[in-house]
Amino acid sequence: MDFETIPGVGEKTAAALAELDDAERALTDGDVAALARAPGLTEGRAAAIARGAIRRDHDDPGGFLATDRASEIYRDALGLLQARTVTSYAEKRLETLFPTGSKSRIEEVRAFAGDATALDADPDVLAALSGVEPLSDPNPRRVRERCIATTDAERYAAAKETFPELSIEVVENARDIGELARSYSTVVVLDESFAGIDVEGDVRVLPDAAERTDEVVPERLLAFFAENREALEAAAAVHEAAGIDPPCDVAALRDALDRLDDDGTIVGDDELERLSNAVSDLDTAASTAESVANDRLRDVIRERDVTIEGTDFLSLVEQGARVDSLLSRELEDEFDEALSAAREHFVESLSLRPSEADLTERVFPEDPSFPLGHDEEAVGRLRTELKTARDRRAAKLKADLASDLDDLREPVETLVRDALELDVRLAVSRFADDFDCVFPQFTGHAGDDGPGTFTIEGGRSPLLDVDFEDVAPVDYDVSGVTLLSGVNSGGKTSTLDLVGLVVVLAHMGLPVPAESVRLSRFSELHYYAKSQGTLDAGAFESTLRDFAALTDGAADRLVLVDELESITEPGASAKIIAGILEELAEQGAAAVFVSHLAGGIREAADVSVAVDGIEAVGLEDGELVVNRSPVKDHLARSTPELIVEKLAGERETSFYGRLLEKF
Ligand SMILES: Nc1ncnc2c1ncn2[C@@H]1O[C@H](COP(=O)(O)OP(=O)(O)OP(=O)(O)O)[C@@H](O)[C@H]1O
Repeated sequence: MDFETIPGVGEKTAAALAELDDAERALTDGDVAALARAPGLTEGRAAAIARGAIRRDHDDPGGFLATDRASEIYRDALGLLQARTVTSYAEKRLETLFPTGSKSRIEEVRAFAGDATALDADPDVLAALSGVEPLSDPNPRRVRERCIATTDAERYAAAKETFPELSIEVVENARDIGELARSYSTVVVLDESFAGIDVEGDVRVLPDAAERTDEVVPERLLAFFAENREALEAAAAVHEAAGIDPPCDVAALRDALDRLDDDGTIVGDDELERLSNAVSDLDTAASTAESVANDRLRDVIRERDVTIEGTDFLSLVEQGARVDSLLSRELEDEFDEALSAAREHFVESLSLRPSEADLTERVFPEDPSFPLGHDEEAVGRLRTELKTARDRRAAKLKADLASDLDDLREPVETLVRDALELDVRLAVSRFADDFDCVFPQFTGHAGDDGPGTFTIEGGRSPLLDVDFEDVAPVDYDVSGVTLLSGVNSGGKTSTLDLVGLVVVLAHMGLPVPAESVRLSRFSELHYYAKSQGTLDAGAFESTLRDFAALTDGAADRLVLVDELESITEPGASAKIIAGILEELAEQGAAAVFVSHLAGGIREAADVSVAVDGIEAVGLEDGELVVNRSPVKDHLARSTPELIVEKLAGERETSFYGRLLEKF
């Protein structure tokens, strides 16, 4: 695949992606975790690349979120979904869902979300998910007991890359290899020419070592499983709790993991444990055995009366302190017993096998002496023998386990990926459940058969500053260009937010928080939030330029504008808004402009503009009681008008009646 055809991917990123084994699959699946394994890619960047690839595959030019406020609404929607994930993988993966005008992409996500909403979020599954994370490749760990040997400089360089865990040695002849075999437990020779080499030690000629990495460094595979143990166990638990068939034999996986320590070494093998303990306890065992014998001898000697003949005494005196001969003659049996006790203790404490025990005889020599001592050289020889046996045993066990795990290597990728993907789907399902969502119905491409439309029934925005249960359902439908009037705090901005949220979610392919929604497929959402106050001349000019750009766009856009009048004085605002609405109406775009000046704008416009209104149905304890659903073709009375009407009704003075007539 030519990665540079993905928007935003340059030569360097393409090269990083090419290093992945499964970049194509990862791009198709939006597998952010797999993409982030490429050198130098963060998860955020991986999500951006996945979005780029999706855009390319669906001919989506991008730019659906045409304004800051539109992007904010998307971020808020995404936040609601992300808040329902357990894993940080799912959080990032959700970022590959974005609003688009591409029909095929919307349908693709809808199919995915349709499956997702059929799922139930079981608490046991969510608990198990907390331990799942993307699998990671451990850093290479040095393996000291094995080396690679070659005569060839090129092979040397290639082996250095392929086997960072091992020492790579340059050799010239069989003698060099023989020398290496004395220092390493195993020597792997890369040159065919050494086939059949006869040197002492474990020397293997493997010209295709690069294709047999699991055999040459089983530690790599073992380290992978050891390092990912928690994620693997959790992913298996997720499958069990969710009742999903796992892609591998979970019992075999657990059994293999039980044989593995966290540092990638083998555990649970009695023989390996015996040999390892024997190597490390060797010196202590020799000293203790010595003490056992000497304590015995000391006791015996202390309690014994020894009669020395004159000649013996004379030779003792003449020859200095040589008492060995005396010892052997007078205490021969006792010495033999002490020696046997020392050897027995030594063999038993180290659990030595008969073949190994033979060497013990040399550790404690037969010649009588007091105190009895051990032969360091013999201990050294025994140590070498035990170490070799230990390393052989470990190597065999590692190779056996690696060969068992090799079959699981690919399936466990699927095991973990499926668990993580389940988290993504459960987040969508929980979102849909929590906000009583339905899938919207698209009526066609905006602008194809008249201006774009939307019809929302029972829409409830989860972005409001009140608890979701207290959100009043809103019905609203718009076709073409419309002004939305209404009392202060009636819910005009909230209605625009609801429309924005529904449109964004629908174009992401996701369910929307409403009883039913029908809408056109738009290609861009332009949502302008209310300005924070009157703009100075420069800011006003640049805002006007923004809106001027809107007037020569295509018909398939939805434009939402909140109280544009606040940017300048009311008289001028009404004229400007009327001018923009005329242009948008002429293009056939769909638009909702919230304004307190709806009446004035309608009068200033040369085309007929629909005006809807959020109406107060009365005043209760000084508070307006509002019908949150805009009334169609109805200019809502403003808050001041309602207050004046209330005062006029109380008839304290005729001033309010006269004032009311001015509205
Ligand atoms: N559908 C709804 N259900 C419950 N409460 C709502 C709903 N819509 C709006 N509100 C409440 O009314 C408050 C005011 O809403 P909003 O800011 O949308 O009104 P507005 O008409 O835009 O006001 P203004 O004219 O001052 O700009 C919200 O902060 C929210 O608390």
